[in-house]
Amino acid sequence: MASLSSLCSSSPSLNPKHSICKTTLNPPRLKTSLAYPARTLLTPTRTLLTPTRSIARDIPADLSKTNDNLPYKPKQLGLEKDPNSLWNRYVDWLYQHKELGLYLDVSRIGFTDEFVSEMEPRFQKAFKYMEELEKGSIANPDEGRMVGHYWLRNSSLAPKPILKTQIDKALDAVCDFADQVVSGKIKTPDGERFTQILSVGIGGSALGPQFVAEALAPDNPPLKIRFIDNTDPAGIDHQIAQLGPELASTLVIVISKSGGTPETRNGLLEVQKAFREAGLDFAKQGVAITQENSLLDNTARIEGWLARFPMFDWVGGRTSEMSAVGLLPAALQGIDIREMLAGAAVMDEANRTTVLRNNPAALLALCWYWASDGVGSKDMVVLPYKDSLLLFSRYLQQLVMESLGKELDLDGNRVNQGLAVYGNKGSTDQHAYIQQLREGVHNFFATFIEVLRDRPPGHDWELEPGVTCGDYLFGMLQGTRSALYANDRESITVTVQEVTPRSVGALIGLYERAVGIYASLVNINAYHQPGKYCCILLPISHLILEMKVISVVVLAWPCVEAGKKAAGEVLALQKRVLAVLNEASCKEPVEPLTIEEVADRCHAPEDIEMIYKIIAHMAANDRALIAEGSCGSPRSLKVFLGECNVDELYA
Ligand SMILES: O=P(O)(O)OC[C@H]1O[C@H](O)[C@H](O)[C@@H](O)[C@@H]1O
Repeated sequence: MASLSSLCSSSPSLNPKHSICKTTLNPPRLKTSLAYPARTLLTPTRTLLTPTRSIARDIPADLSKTNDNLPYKPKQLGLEKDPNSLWNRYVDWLYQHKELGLYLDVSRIGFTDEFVSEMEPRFQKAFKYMEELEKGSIANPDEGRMVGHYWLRNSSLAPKPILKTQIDKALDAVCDFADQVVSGKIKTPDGERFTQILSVGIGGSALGPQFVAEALAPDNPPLKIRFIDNTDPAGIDHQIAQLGPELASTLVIVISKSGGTPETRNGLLEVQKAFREAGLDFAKQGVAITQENSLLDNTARIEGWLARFPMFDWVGGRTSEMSAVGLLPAALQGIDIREMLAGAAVMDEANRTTVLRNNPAALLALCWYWASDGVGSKDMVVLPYKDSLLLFSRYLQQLVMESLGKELDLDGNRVNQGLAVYGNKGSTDQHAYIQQLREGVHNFFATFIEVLRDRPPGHDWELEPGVTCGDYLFGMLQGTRSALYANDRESITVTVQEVTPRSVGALIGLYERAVGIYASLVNINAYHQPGKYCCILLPISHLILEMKVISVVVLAWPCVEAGKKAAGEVLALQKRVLAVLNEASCKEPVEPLTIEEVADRCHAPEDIEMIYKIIAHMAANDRALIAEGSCGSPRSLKVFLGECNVDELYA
């Protein structure tokens, strides 16, 4: 097993011998004589020769109001089908990053030269915007903060020396801690090695680590990772049960930028309970990654957890993979995190050019704009043809949709922007929804992620004469790309040589920048989260009791989106329902109440449906609540509590 110092080394791992040209220009792959793949592969070739067909691309009327200045896009457009012209387009537009071994093919997106010219001023504005962002502009005005995820992989870019010091210090601390855990210098309270990681976090505090673990963790990592990323009790129980006796050698990493996200707090409380029940001291196995002085940070400090790592306020959750959030779990799994950082840094550098054609992130943004009319009229289907990249689409879902899904543009116009992202992996998805992509409603464009290296060198074999398993995967990708295009479905192809820390870092860097540029093209802010702070008063007492924190910042509870606010309101209503039921159940004799009566006594007749649902949920979960009648006929129900809580009555 490699030591952590070597894991954190920065030597490039790409093999220059793995040339894309060899593979892509190798026509014999398609000349298979096998009936099954031959059918799949030959169909598109036939279809490619069909005459060009025009398809309507009407921009919805109501959107034209907010997009008066959209560059001209022909309403009637047929995608180029002539093989020679297509080949020329492919060669003309192919982007290659030699050092990263990364290619971007935008030839199957139908933008015209006129369109590109008209977009040019917008791109120059976007490049300027990104430059200012990297220099430390207040890119998130709602929170009055800078947006500095680019500095994480090149700390010398940080606009102030103190920031550079903080970044370098945090990275050293991550490497050092991971090194000590992996080498066994830091041990469990029983003096054993840590064998497992339980990561507790949600959203940006989970998706990056999940993606990277799936993509890069070795088959036998020094520590295996599992995730609690929800407040689903059964899901939490499952993770804890799977750990079994290994809970004693589990490092629990609690990740939350704000340090107050309810799902994460609940996960923590559940894990702490499991530790208590197993007679284990949680603090000696707990690690917090959060902003300084957050609720979580204070809890970890007061309780003396094993370690704490900073999250910087200028790093957003959805762009935090290259901070301690992503780096610590990765390093503990034996992933070379400095290589990840190097890959992202090299990609960032490539994305700084102001020449559109040479800027891969800008090319992606151009394609997104063209394909979705700059208004999100088409969804982005992400299809990595590599199992280990399965979670890339999920990761991108948050990065893209949280960044671009905005109601207002920068001038305050209501634009309801966004770009929907979904996808799993090829060729698996060909056996699920690709039927619709090819023939059904035309509401998407695709992004293929291709990995040239099928297996580590020396491990391949031919399962049929001249054909490997990886040739099939390759054929499925190319066949699907051609088949979609033949039906006027546009696609982008991103190609990497191998799935390595460097290429994964580069992919993350590529999409982070594409999102920033696209946001500028459509005049929205990718980095804020309007309505992030709203108040949830409900869990105060619970919080104080459970987290042993004396004063809490509950008035600034980050509710992040309306769903969380609504959840708080539901829980508050549940408390009122319980109080009303308790009062009725303490009477002699007990007074069963109809749902209407409960709603009236809660002074919330308008919430009667929610009250019914609260009661049905509690009844299904052994909550000392007795319901007579049938839940299927809500009006027939009469409810009371199995026991009277006198203390509660006079509280
Ligand atoms: O890291 P946390 O503060 O716990 O936030 C976790 C997640 O919460 C919300 O859902 C935000 O929309 C995400 O951007 C964030 O990543």
